[in-house]
Amino acid sequence: MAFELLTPDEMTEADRLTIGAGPVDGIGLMRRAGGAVADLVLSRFASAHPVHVLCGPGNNGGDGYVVARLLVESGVAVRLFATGVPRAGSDAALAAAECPVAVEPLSAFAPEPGSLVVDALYGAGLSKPLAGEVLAAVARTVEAGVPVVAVDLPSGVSGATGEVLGGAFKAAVTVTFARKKPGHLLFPGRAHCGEVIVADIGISDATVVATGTRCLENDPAWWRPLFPSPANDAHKYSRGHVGVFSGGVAATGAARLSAMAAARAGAGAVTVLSPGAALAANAAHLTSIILRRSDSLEDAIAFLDARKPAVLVYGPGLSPEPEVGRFALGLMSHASGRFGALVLDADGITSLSHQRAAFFEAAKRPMAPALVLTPHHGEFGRLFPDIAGDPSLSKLERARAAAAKANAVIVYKGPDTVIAAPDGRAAINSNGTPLLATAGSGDVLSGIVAALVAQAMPAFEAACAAVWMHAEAARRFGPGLIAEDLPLALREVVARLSV
Ligand SMILES: NC(=O)C1=CN([C@@H]2O[C@H](COP(=O)(O)OP(=O)(O)OC[C@H]3O[C@@H](n4cnc5c(N)ncnc54)[C@H](O)[C@@H]3O)[C@@H](O)[C@H]2O)[C@@H](O)CC1
Ligand SMILES: Nc1ncnc2c1ncn2[C@@H]1O[C@H](COP(=O)(O)OP(=O)(O)O)[C@@H](O)[C@H]1O
Ligand SMILES: [K+]
Repeated sequence: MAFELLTPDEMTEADRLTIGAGPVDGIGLMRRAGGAVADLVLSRFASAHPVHVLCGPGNNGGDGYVVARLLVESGVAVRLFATGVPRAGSDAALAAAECPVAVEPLSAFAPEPGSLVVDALYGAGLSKPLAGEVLAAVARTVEAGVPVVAVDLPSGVSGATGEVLGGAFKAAVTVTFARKKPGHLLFPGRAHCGEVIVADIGISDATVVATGTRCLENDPAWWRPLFPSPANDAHKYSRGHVGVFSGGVAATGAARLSAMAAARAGAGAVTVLSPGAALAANAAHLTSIILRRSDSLEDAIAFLDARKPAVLVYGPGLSPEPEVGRFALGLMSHASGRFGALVLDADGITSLSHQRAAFFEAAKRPMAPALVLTPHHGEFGRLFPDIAGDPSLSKLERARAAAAKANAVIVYKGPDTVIAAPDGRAAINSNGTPLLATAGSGDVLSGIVAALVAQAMPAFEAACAAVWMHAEAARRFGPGLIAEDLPLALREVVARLSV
């Protein structure tokens, strides 16, 4: 499986293990890395003239010296600009010694029309914000509008967090090695990477696993074997029954979006649980979705006992008031054992910020339902203010910390949605589209998650699948998308996953 993501520390470990196992040594890895970048330049930017290779003092710069040498050997006009000098005896020093191109100071670098910049200043070793002549080189490159090929990462982008430190190149293509890094997928770094190409430099799959990484790029390839398909003898309830709580009379649409998405994502039966005052509003809009009155926890428990839904969705269209959170706590304690999983979204999350300690305690009880929380940035900050307020944490680390704290699968939404499980597994989604930035699309996502869990897909994989399907549906529908379009657009996505 090639979907693991390696932090810079894990990549260093992979490097160490590979060199330790032999036969390839450090300079061997560097030659392969530089070779992959040179190949890319020759195949994609054959007419670039000249190529300006910018080299830093570490191994990223070492890769750059290899690129410069190989391009010259291929007859390309190359100029090389360096900041700092490779440490004596290092692989980078060896690569520099093998490079026949004269070294000019970075301060002399000025992009020319028709040229290409190869950015080999800093990669995994970025340790502080770009400044001085490096930042000036970034500015000159942007101003000239010349294309950039980044080696490993655009200099200035943190491979671990996706943060931009001081400033960063905007690459047309980034060539990285062995596996992508979180910083290629997390914003704002992702916006600086352009197309990301992963080059094989001889680090084996087993070595990647041995680094202990537990983070994957979200992709059907690894969760599809768990994607549900109905048994031939299925009946509607055995295919998975989802209950969705509706808001009051003026806020019923969100629950219906969630319910319709759950049905399209394969739940055999979906019930909307509506306050009496909103029954008529819901009834006017529901056909195949079952409608049931529910004004209290007792009503909800009576539904659970009578209809035995597998999963409940609680939050879309409710209100942020404390009593909404208390109801969720009631479901988790008084109704525990009566249903399998609870998907908390929107106000179901915000309302619990009034009783955080009780929620975290309830979530850890042995009989608690499996939990999936789908916060956007604002909701995340309300329920997990300490985690959200810790500037040292990346979005990936925040999602993981929240998952551990709430004993829940966390779907931390956004253009770079992170899915994290309480056991430390995590995934970063990469097929997102801004078409999803439309009111109600989050409600749809909660329904897809619920449907997949109701069909017995494990919660982490179900959340990953739902996030991917949601974006895929939006992409297939295209511009003009509103949330109402998403459930039907799921049909094709489900069909393709089901073959
Ligand atoms: N780990 C691996 O398996 C491989 C790594 N390779 C390359 O090695 C790179 C990592 O090399 P290093 O660990 O030497 O790290 P880098 O070359 O990214 O940077 C390290 C050097 O830059 C300095 N530095 C960092 N940020 C700075 C800033 N903002 N301003 C000024 N100086 C700064 C550091 O003090 C250090 O001297 C990777 O990105 C990749 O390009 C490749 O050669 C292939 C194999
Ligand atoms: N720019 C974007 N790129 C990709 N996905 C996005 C973007 N903006 C929003 N989304 C996705 O759209 C959905 C919006 O959910 P949410 O904020 O809860 O909206 P609502 O409350 O209106 O339903 C989430 O799944 C989020 O990940
Ligand atoms: K770089």
